[in-house]
Formats: sequence, structure tokens, C-alpha cells
Amino acid sequence: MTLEASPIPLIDPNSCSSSELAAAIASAVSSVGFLHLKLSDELRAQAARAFSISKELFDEPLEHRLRCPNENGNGHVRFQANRLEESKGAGDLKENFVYGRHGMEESKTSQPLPPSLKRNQAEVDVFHASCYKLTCTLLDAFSVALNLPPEYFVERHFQGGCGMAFINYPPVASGAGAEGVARASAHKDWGSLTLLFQEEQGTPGLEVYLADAAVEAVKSSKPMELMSDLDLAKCGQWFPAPIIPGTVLVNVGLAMEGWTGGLFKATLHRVLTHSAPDGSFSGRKSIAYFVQPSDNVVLNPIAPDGTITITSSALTSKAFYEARMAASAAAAAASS
Ligand SMILES: O=C(O)CCC(=O)C(=O)O
Ligand SMILES: [Fe+2]
Repeated sequence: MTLEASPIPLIDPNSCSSSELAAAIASAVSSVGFLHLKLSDELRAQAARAFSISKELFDEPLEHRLRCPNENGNGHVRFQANRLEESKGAGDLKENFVYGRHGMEESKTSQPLPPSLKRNQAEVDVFHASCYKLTCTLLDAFSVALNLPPEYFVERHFQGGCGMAFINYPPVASGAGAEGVARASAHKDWGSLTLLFQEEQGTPGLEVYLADAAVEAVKSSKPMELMSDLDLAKCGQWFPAPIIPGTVLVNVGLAMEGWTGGLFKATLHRVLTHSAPDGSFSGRKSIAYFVQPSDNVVLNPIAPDGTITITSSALTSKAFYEARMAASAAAAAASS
């Protein structure tokens, strides 16, 4: 399969003023819904360490992870246990372990941990906190772009609402039918935003589905372009999201898309198997930091000028998340 070159913009927060940063981020998230953000040296080093810890986690015996099954959004999700696309089909070729969600009252997670994470927990906590700090910078930019007080979105989030998913896609045996299989089937994330770290020397495979109009908007740096889902369905295509060392991918989730009345886009994405030139399908690791608004936040739609419309049908963040969970469980039951 041939794919177009990536139109996902690369933004360096250190080379622009805070208002330029807000404008660049808003332009990206209101068109393609994804951006590559340049990391500080410190965060880049922390991410590299987190990938070493991820290797320890998935190299240790499976039974260690099986003792920590996923509960309340934290813990282990078995290989092929689910499918991100809410339709029939085999489970995704991945295994993951989510760390770090906890309630408002607690200062850290009390989830059971396998030995690899227990011995590295202090370091993972530092990385989790750094990811949250970066999240706050992005949320500030979102607020400024929408003419809201800069702290508007940050005040509606907290670190313990964010889960760090260590994702492992094992190597796939070569052979008939091995090409183009879903490692993560097509889906949109559910929360406010996601920081997606790809391993620097790792295996690519992430693709984003973009409307032609979104690609045009980002090429011409058109700010805050509103596009309907119809445009997207009519004329779009899959683009690879390359691995750019020293950067993290940022993408918008469905809660933020709804909250901004569709202005910020939750873009469809997936990971497929693609063979290397030698015909092999090597393993891939990624780390996704899923950011959610605090449970009791009502997702009343915000217009581009910052006007908030109180709507009786608006869901709380918690109700929105539970509705997604229920839809996904129903789809899983229908396909089994
Ligand atoms: O592993 C990746 O690159 C993508 C993972 C992803 O999109 C997800 O888990 O939501
Ligand atoms: Fe995703």
C-alpha cells in the first residue's frame, strides 16, 4: 500500500512566543487533529527511560502482569483482549498496561503492580508528572485559542485523571495474511488529548485518516477551520505518522471534540502491520498518556469566541467516558 507523506505539523514550543504557540497548536488541532511537539532534552531522556522500563515490563513473565488485571482504567489488558474499532473482527495484536489513574482525594494510584513497575515506580511517577506538566502547557494553549482565561482547561483536569498506557505490539510471524493486520484498529481516543510517544528507533505503523480539506487547511496554516464529519467521510485518506526523534505526537480526543463543538478534531487513527524490507514484522512499543477532564466536569460546548452554552444534554466527563465504555463493551460482545 502506498501512503501519502505526512501533513502532520511539527511545532517547537521554544521557537515561538506563547501566543504564536497557541495559534500554531489551534491551527493543527482544528484541522488534522494531530501534531508533533518538540520535547525538552529532559523529557526526551525520561521518555527513553520509560521505554526501557516498558521493555522490562513486557519481558518479565506474563503471569506477573496477569496478576494485575485492568480495573477502573488501570492495569493489564491481555493480548488481543479487545478491539479499538467498535465493529466485528479479531482482537488487536497488542497488550498494554495502564498506570497512574486515581481519585481526586488520593495522591497516587494504589493499583497492584508487577515487579518491573514496582522497582521503577519512582521514575515512572516523575515521567507521569512531566507528561502532566506538558499537558498543562497544551491545555493553556487550547484555552488561549478559544479566548478563555488561560487556566480554564487546566482547572478542569487533574494529574490522577490521566493514565499512562505502556503498549506492546509483539513481532508477527511472516507469511500469508500477515501484512496490513490491525495492531490497533481504527479508532478515536476518548479523552481531552493524548500524548503518544513512539520509540525513537522503533517500528513505525501509526496512520491517521485525514480529510482532504484538513490537509489543505494545515498546508496553508488556515486558523481554526471548521469542517463537518461529512467532508471527512467523503474525501480523505490514510497518512503515516512518522517517528520523529525528540518529539511526541499530540492528538485530540472525543471529549475535547464535543466540548469545543467540533472545532478541535478527534482524528481517526490506527496501527497496522507493515513488513520491513527483509520481510519481517518486528515488534513495536509506544506509550500513550491519556488525558481526561475531571469526572464532574460538564462538557458544555464552547464556541471559538469563548462563549459557553449551558446545554441540558451535555454530559459530565464521567458519563461521557462510561458511555464510550458501554458502546465498546457492546461492540465486543456482538463480535464474540
Ligand atoms: O501505538 C500507537 O501508536 C497508537 C496507540 C493508540 O492510538 C491508542 O492506544 O489509543
Ligand atoms: Fe489512539
